[in-house]
Amino acid sequence: MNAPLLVSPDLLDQVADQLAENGYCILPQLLPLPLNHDLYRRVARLDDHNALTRAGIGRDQQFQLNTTIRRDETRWLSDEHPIDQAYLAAMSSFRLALNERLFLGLFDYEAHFAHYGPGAFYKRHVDAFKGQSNRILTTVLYLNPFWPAEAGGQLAMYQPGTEKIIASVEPELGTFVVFLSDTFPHEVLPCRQDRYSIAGWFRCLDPLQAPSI
Ligand SMILES: O=C(O)CCC(=O)C(=O)O
Ligand SMILES: [Fe+2]
Repeated sequence: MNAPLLVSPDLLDQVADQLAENGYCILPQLLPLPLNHDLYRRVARLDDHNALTRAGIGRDQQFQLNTTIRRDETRWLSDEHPIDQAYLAAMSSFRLALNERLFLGLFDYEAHFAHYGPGAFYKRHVDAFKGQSNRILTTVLYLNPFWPAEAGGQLAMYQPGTEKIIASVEPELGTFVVFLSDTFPHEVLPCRQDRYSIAGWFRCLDPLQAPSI
């Protein structure tokens, strides 16, 4: 069964064009508003129930906690939960739409809820190293219904290899960012209030086969 198409073909064309041209795309709104609200309530409840855990760096044996680099708490989305399922289904059709338009060979998607408490940040980093990771595209969906400018917590994206900030994104409910995981250094500036989001990665099967666009 095909997942419901929550994103219009026009918007998908726009995302594909911007990815092909710039390697990133920032949209004020991607998904229907009720789904954004459901996801916000879901992550806020997980946080209330202390169901998020301190994020580290690296996977499996290489995993380490390093609170000087990142201070967020995360939890993988679950195939079993209807709200998580709705988001994963939307990302699945988004993945297929991008494959059709850009021949990216994106194979699957992994995503976690993230909570940055007051004072939390994630220092400048890239999400993947060329040829070493199967993470091709990073996505972030922001889930904060109320985000005043003085709350900080922007996502700063850098021009590769420079200190130049090419985008500063307020983490407001519904805003969606997608970019090439191995290309753009980025950072989460310290925030002054609870900041919720879903960070996700579209992956290919074999990092050596990673496409370049
Ligand atoms: O929340 C954000 O704005 C970005 C998070 C991030 O860079 C990551 O989880 O790798
Ligand atoms: Fe990142």
